[in-house]
Amino acid sequence: MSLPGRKSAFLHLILLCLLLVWARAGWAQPVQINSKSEGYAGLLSQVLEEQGTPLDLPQAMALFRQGRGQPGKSPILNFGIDSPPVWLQLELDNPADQPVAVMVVSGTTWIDHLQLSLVQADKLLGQWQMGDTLPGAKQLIPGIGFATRLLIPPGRSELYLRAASPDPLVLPIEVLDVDVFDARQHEYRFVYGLIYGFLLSMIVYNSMLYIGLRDRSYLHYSLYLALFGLLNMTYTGHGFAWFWPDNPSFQNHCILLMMVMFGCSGLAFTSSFLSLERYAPKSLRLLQALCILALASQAFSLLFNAQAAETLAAFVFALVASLGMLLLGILALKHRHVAGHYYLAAMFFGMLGTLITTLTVWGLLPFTGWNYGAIKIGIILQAILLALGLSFKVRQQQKSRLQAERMAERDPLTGLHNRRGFNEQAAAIWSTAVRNQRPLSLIMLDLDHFKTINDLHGHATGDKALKLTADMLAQNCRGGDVLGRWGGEEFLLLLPETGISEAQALAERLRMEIQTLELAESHTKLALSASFGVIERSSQGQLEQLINQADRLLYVAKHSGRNRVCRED
Ligand SMILES: Nc1nc2c(ncn2[C@@H]2O[C@H](COP(=O)(O)OP(=O)(O)OP(=O)(O)O)[C@@H](O)[C@H]2O)c(=O)[nH]1
Repeated sequence: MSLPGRKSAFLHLILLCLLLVWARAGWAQPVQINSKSEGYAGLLSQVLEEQGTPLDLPQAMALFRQGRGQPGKSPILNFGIDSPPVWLQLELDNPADQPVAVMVVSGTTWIDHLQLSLVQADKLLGQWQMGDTLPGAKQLIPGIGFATRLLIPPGRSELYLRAASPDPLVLPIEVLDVDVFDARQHEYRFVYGLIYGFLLSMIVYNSMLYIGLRDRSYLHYSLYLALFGLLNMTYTGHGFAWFWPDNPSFQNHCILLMMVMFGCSGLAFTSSFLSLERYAPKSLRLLQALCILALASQAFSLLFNAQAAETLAAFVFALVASLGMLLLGILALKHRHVAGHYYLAAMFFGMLGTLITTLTVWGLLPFTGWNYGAIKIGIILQAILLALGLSFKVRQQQKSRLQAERMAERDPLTGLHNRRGFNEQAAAIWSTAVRNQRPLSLIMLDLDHFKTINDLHGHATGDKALKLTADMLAQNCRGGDVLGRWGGEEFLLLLPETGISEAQALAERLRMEIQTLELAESHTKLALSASFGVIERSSQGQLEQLINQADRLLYVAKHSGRNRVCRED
């Protein structure tokens, strides 16, 4: 063969290959009807968009015959928000000599109008009307979509589907074996049972916590989960199929309304969890304005029957609300909010899930099971993290309350009990001693001429001397003794199981120790001394009286020359 001849043969070969590729793309394969029938059939479909005037079945069939249909571009076809009505054509091939029963899933639960027609040899074998504008929720399988049971005749036949909706037009068309469909329905029931059960238990748990703790975060969180449950029920079709099948106009709008309410409740929870009222009042006002705007736009679109605008507003708000929650989480972390890291991680998962599902339904991401279900996974992870975050917040609050209570009972300079703390501790010891008729003594001591210490060495040195004295007293106490700072330079020691002689001996020892105290860093000799009043509990009387008597004895010690112990004889 000459070179030009070879060249032309080669060109013919390439042309033939291109023709084959084109033919394969242009003529979709028929769906094989057998016991293994499953899988999304978008790629096997021919697609035709209505341009202006609506088409009836014969007109659409004629256009498909003229090759005006385009091959489907993805397994699940998604035409986005406010798409013109769409026709799909699907060829079926039943190799058996008997009709075979199949389930045809044609559209998601929110599609307004669906018309499915089965045709063989140009003869209409049956036609079914579905959609969420028709009462009765006919052929609606919650969680799956609109599904029709068909008897496919032997040989070649065609399915024609017309779908129209201003909502996201998602057509996960499938021709399924009846058993495969039943198994999937069981699986979906089980999964949704788990999801609703989980949500319900979290709602009840958080409501209980709100009743018990009166922290508004728990109430807002319960509301947020309840609205997520409701949103889920509306768009999966559970609500329409179970609760309001005869109210299609409500079904038609409630998904969008729930999306907005869910976003608002998320923002309300964010504001109470992060205490925006206190820390970021401007952000709070911005969120409130955003929620009012979103609700008003829903009401406005509803009033003027502008469903496409209603849909767009709801989707934009869902995105803005989830991004806003994430941003506030980052801000909270920056400002070291107690449970900010839990909140941020939770919001990240919730937002990511919401974002993926919103973009999927909108038509901007491929419609796969994982993408479509991302919101559920995100919200479940979010719920777990927020439950942890809320309990962490409560733990932190309890900790700071306990610390505040402890501070209220302690003297900040010496760390000893103050009057309140001393009285509280002493009351229990006192009543035990009274009940068991046990000895109990009290020592009251007061540093001598403390004013002179302050005047000579300064107030700061005076403080150090008080701390030094307190530490020395604490070191000389037994485990059950109660030690407190009663006033400026006055201390009290309550000694259970101690008679007057032992108490006096201890007071003497303490008196000697005080005289040896010196400031470690400067080795300043402070020339400290103290006077003591010591008394034992009598069979009558109260703790308060005992303290007054010790005070009186201390007064006697002061007036007898100071630096001495005076006891009741
Ligand atoms: N540095 C310091 N001084 C204190 C503190 N609390 C009380 N004081 C001082 O303790 C002194 C007590 O003075 P006075 O009540 O006149 O008694 P005193 O000088 O110790 O004399 P006598 O008790 O009569 O021996 C005052 O100068 C108070 O300012 C304190 O927390 N730190």
